[in-house]
Amino acid sequence: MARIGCTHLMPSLLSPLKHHTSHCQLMFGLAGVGGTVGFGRAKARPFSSSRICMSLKAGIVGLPNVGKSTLFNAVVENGKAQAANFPFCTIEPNVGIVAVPDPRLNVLSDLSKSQRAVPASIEFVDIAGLVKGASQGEGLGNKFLSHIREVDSLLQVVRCFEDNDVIHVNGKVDPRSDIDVINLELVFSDLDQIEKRLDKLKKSKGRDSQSKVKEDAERSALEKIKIALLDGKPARSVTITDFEKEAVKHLCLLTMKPIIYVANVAESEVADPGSNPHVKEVMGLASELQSGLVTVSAQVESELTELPSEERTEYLQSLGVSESGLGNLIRATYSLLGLRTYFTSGEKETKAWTILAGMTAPQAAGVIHSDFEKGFIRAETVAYDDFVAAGSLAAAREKGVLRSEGKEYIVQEGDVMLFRFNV
Ligand SMILES: Nc1ncnc2c1ncn2[C@@H]1O[C@H](COP(=O)(O)OP(=O)(O)OP(=O)(O)O)[C@@H](O)[C@H]1O
Ligand SMILES: [Mg+2]
Repeated sequence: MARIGCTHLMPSLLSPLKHHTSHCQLMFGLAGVGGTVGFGRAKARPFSSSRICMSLKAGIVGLPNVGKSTLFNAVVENGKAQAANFPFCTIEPNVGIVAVPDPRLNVLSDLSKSQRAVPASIEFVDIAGLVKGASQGEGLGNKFLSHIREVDSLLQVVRCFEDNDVIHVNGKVDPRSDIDVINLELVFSDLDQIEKRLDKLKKSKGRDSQSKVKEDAERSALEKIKIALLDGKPARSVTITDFEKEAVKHLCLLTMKPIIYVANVAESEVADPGSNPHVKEVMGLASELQSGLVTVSAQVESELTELPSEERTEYLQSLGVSESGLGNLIRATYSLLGLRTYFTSGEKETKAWTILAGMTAPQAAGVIHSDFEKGFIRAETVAYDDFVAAGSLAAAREKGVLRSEGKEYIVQEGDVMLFRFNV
């Protein structure tokens, strides 16, 4: 797809790249949940078909043979991506749905004596390895980049384990260089997109004054982003207005996507990853770039999934840790995607629903069913902590902590909700 015409930019990129990424808040609030059921005839449906689905994809990227598919198979239950010790093992992306672990779900489910508890989920995509020159067609090149364009956030697997038997495409384990290679290719690809788009905009006359205003905003944003990219900085580091952001959204710029670095360590380092100098280096880079960092051993995690549950604890203990690192990784990704959870909780089920930060009560109701949004009357809402302290919805109502919220209400993380609507 994207052909690259950025070779003239090379000299300015010879200096070491400075990475500046946007803030990726990795605070996984274990705060409140809410939950109740909707009244009416509409049946609940899984949110996979809802309009927010587009924002739920996290792409696993990195150099070839660094452990992407191994990690994917560990994260995705029944993941069947081929993982083997040779570069470019993965060509077509593997896609899998992953449940987001959330201890609040079971607390609510127990209180409500629910028959089942249904967690929120996100989608992981295991993408082919990227090498230097990919933006100009090296390796799987442009095809790989088009797969990245389709995801909403990136998990970059960075090899931190030493193992002479596992081929490293550049001959040695060097996280800084690996991170630079990937960033540079993404930067090149974005520059190519931007050049083409600016050319088009130059010729465009704008159909009416409204589209002219939009095109002007797009042009001004792209000019600013281009300057940052030429300096080796990602698009997400550039300050642009919300209107400009909206105007460039259609380009799906790769360096606009938030990123978490996943330091992949050896089995022997799981208990104390900080002692590995490569991990220290990635830690430094991640904090410099204000992006997330998760340390995990893809190998260990993938072996854990093969074991019966009683043997898992034993294996983890033998490594000197108490739990798998995947929960952290999944929650970090969820948070990075800007997602929030609200709950419904009743006898039939307690369920975690995924919404985007800032969604109103009717929009949140629409994630369950579009009828809930269309016929929205009000939402009875209680914060998770208040629900737990009261013990039930009825008790929360008696205590006066159950609020009746209208159409303008912005749903908060952990709200437990009961929607009233007309159909
Ligand atoms: N933490 C680790 N410690 C030791 N070996 C590992 C670790 N993680 C992955 N490996 C090994 O690295 C090799 C490559 O793994 P994998 O196929 O998952 O890489 P990949 O990034 O998906 O590669 P490709 O880009 O070619 O698809 C495998 O042999 C795997 O067992
Ligand atoms: Mg692979």
